[in-house]
Amino acid sequence: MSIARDIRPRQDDASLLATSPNASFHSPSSHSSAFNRTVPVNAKPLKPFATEDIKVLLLENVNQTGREILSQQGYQVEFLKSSLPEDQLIEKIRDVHVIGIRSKTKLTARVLKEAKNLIVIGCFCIGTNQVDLQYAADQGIAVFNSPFSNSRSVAELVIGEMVMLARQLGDRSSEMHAGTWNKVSNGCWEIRGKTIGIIGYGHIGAQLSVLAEAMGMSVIYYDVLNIMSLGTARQMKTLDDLLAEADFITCHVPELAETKGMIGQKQFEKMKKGSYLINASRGTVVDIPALIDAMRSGKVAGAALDVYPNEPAGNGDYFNNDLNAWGADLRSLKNLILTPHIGGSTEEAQKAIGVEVAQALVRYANEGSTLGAVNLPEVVLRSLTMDEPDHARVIYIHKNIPGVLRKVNEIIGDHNVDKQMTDSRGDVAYLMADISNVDAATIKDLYTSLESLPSRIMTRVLY
Ligand SMILES: NC(=O)C1=CN([C@@H]2O[C@H](COP(=O)(O)OP(=O)(O)OC[C@H]3O[C@@H](n4cnc5c(N)ncnc54)[C@H](O)[C@@H]3O)[C@@H](O)[C@H]2O)C=CC1
Ligand SMILES: O=C(O)CCC(=O)C(=O)O
Repeated sequence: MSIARDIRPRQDDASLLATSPNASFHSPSSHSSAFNRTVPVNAKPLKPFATEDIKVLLLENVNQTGREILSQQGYQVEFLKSSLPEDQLIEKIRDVHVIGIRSKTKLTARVLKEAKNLIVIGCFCIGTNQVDLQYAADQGIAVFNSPFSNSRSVAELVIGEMVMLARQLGDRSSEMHAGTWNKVSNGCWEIRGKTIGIIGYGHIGAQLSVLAEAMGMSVIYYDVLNIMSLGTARQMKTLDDLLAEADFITCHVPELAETKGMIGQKQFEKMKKGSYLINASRGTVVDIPALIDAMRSGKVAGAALDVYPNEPAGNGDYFNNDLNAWGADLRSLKNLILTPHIGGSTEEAQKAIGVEVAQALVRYANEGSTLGAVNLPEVVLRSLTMDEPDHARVIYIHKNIPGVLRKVNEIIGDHNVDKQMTDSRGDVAYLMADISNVDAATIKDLYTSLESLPSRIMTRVLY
């Protein structure tokens, strides 16, 4: 009995609808109870047939946990420590079925247009602003991330930074490194009894709220959504209300058109004199020249930045004016902590992200499950079992236009459709159907017929 499967057959290679490899299957264990409920003990391992044909490109030093999960599937995994410039990225992405990135690699429409074999993108981080999600969806390319594996790491960093800024620890440490003993208490504070203003009360903001309260701080927050307050935290009606009341202001919003330059000259004017600003969200959220002015004028007593409008692709002495025009001005400021986008860079977070995203990639490549996808509707079917050897799973990603299901059901309706699920998100719909009693010729027919429909975005048949 053959238990293996397919990948989306490459445009140029119909022979991929071939036989099974012998690679062993490593059943993904998901964090999601919804997914766990769908995996029976005798689940039939659906997987792309010829797993050794699946090419994976991992950039930006994705954690070893993730690399291992993908390699154990038998996939061909290429691993690079840094990101790639666009022209090199385009060369590499042409060939791969799966790509794993972190926050630096820009998967724009221009890059994705060249990715003819790509079925799925894994963002081994929280943010997905570096990917053109809509373009990817329009091409039938699923995108997964890790929505909260590094939230605690970021929240802890911010707590540490508030203490560092309030005590001017960065400056004292630099002075000591230069041989200067400078024992001062002027302008140094406890954080107990101070007010933290959290902008964006999502996974990180809420986690930070709990930690800050435990440190004896009052917590206020501003969010576009009406969100339940944790502990004694209070939601502010407007951003200005928050700015006027907070001693420490910290940003935890995603990169969006609405959050670009969200903290600029006008907002600095609204802040209390001697307040502190922390940004560990995205570099576009804070207008850095305006921050430089606010620090020079003494309005802002200290700041910590982890993210920047332009960040280099890899490690090295790149943080200069060529990268960001104000680099030298920024570096000259006192009581300013600069870190190289390390908010989520802890062993705990990176290991957890590696596992979570790699498992999502395997589940998608092998079983078609979109659970947790950020740009496609979530569709999951319970796994096929070993008692269902002659079944195939049809995945049809299509334009969300009237009449498609009728056409699809005309094709698959002659067969025994055991189960079927479909959902849409915007202009794109995702259909999965398990069909019993099919042979190789039928599978090929199904594939060819679905591919010929004008609504088609991508067809895959797993068996
Ligand atoms: N420095 C680092 O290494 C890391 C940075 N990040 C960044 O932090 C961001 C936030 O992460 P999470 O808390 O996990 O995201 P989240 O999605 O859980 O929360 C974001 C919150 O911001 C709110 N929001 C969106 N637009 C807003 C606006 N205009 N004004 C006020 N609130 C708004 C949302 O309603 C949501 O509650 C990520 O998008 C990512 O860019 C995340 C992890 C690590
Ligand atoms: O660790 C990284 O590379 C990126 C962290 C981050 O900014 C995120 O998770 O959104």
